Amino acid sequence: GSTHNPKSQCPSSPPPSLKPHHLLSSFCLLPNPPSLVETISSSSHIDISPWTHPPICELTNDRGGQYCTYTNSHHGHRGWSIVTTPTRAADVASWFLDLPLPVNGDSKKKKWEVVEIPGKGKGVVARERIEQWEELIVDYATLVVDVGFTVEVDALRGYKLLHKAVEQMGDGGTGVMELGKSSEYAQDVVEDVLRTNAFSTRVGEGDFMAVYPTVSVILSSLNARHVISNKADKNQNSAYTRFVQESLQVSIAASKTILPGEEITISYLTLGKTSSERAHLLKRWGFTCSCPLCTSSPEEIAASDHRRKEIAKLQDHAIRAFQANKPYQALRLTRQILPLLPKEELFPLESEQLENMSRIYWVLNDMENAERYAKESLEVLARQGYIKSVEGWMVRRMWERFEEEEGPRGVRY
Ligand SMILES: C[S@@+](CC[C@H](N)C(=O)[O-])C[C@H]1O[C@@H](n2cnc3c(N)ncnc32)[C@H](O)[C@@H]1O
Repeated sequence: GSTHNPKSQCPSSPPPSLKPHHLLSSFCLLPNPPSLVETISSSSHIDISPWTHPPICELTNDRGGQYCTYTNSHHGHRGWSIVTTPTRAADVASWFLDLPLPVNGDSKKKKWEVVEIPGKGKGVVARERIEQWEELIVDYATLVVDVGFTVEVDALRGYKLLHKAVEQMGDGGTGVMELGKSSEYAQDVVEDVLRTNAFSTRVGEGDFMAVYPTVSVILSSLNARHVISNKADKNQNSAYTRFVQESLQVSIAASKTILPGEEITISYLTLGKTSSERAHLLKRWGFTCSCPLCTSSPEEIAASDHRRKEIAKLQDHAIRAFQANKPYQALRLTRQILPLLPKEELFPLESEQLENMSRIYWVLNDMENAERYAKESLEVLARQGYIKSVEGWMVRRMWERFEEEEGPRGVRY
């Protein structure tokens, strides 16, 4: 199965290896997450901490379960609310209690500002030079909604919970309500904000949509790639997102040097999509893409699409080969993926592929190569800022994870 407890993936979190992955990756803030203590699910005596408001609930359409709005109006810059099941809320609450509360305002001087950008609404622009891999924004989720809720609870009752979630925040909901709205599918204003601004992420065992108010102002350039030309730099998103699942925190880091006055952009879409997939997914935001990749020549677009399809195909085949106990074939396929990634600027996928190499060698009990690739993968993560430095225990943790997922090493072949 592909359900994964992110906590078991520490310390190198990007997507679970050799399994179909989601790009929105995470890393572990706490090497040893606190154990889960159910606080809310026992309905006889409801302890509402760490929430500042009693939960408000609605039954699911089949009447078999419920979803509730939980709010802590002090946490982060304007408080946050989560709409989920009582069990999942209890899970979140248990580790949430142990997290240091983010303080209002930033100690570091901001190197960016929010400005109005003609034709694009608000956007974020650099005020000072920002170095490659530098972290420039740290933001906390303010509205978190269980994906299950959107299908299991009737729309009208659902909107009630969403509106409560927003109104109960520290600022009365103004921060969330001021965010961009652009979805032609939304029936309700909070739904529109969600559709326009939310990231999908995993929290514990569940899939969620999460709104990060500062990150929400950043524009998209659809992870364009370098067109092989002198304009190369203009075609790259200047920044990327790093999720910290345990604290519902996200940080934005520079993927290249950003000069004063330059727009800061991130990809709104899972990386690696082809042009037609991007056009389809982009409908959610209701703007026409004018980024350099979208407006480059048909030949250039076709060449990029071809490479992206090739990457996806190789990944798929590598997974199948590995699962079919054909490790050498899986190695060969994975090796072919690596050089294609920089051409499409899919650098966040690099560490995953290196970890896959390590995993295959580990299963083959070739520990020299397993260790070499494990370290390379961690070095990439460190360079990209997902971890601070490469340490011995991280490699050992990787072996533990491989053993958990693949069984004891060296017995299969
Ligand atoms: C997450 S919000 C970004 C902030 C938004 N501009 C605002 O004023 O709140 C997404 C919306 O920004 C606009 N947007 C983002 N990237 C854009 C781009 N590359 N070109 C035009 N509009 C863009 C679209 O209206 C989109 O629905």
